[in-house]
Amino acid sequence: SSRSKEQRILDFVLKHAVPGDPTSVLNAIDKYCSQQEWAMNVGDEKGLILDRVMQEASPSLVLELGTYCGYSAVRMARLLKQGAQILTVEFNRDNADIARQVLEFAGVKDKVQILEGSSEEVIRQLQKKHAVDTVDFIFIDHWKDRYLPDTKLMEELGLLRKGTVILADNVIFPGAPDFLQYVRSSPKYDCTYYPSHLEYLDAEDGLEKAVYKG
Ligand SMILES: Cc1cc(C(=O)N2CCN(C)CC2)sc1-c1cc(O)c2nc[nH]c(=O)c2c1
Ligand SMILES: [Mg+2]
Repeated sequence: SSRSKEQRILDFVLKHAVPGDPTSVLNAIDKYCSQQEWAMNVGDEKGLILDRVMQEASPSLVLELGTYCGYSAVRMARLLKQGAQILTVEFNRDNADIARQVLEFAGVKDKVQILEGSSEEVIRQLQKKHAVDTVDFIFIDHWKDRYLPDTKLMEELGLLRKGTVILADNVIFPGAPDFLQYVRSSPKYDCTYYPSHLEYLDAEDGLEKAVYKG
């Protein structure tokens, strides 16, 4: 059977990156997806913003919605302090399998747990099944129509604490206007917009940071 684009990205990483070197894995994926086949990784330009916002938050527990091939999970895991963990949610089984191999090759698999399933179902299970109390940092990068309902669900379940940082990709393109309107008008969040571009392209995009005020 023919190999998928995601399998071709993994093949390129295995061939051109250095085992145990997360930065070489990021560079390989960015090189392949900018020169050979576009793919929806957060990419190097928005990735730098993710790096800075995450380092400032210095989280012990990160929740990522939308793993895809594991690019942003590798990006965040390489910056985590000792003992910190990432839980990343992926709906697509094939993507989860690719991401598992990317994370293992990068040498960060012990810092990252991939949870397969819909974001709504996994979020509902975090406290009982995954022993989560509250989350320190959330990277939302899954599906534009789920940004707002999943954010409201995490509020309702008490997963956010004073200072929890939510960082959302693609708030301009493909766009999450209902999410933007909600967090920017809510007294419960302090919001900052980081303008950037769609990964590997010139189209405008950006990240929204929404800090929960408890
Ligand atoms: C799938 C897709 C297609 C886009 C696009 O307009 N183009 C790309 C292809 N080129 C060639 C034309 C222009 S943008 C985008 C996308 C980008 C993300 O970062 C995403 N992050 C999370 N979840 C998503 O569904 C997601 C989709
Ligand atoms: Mg994205």
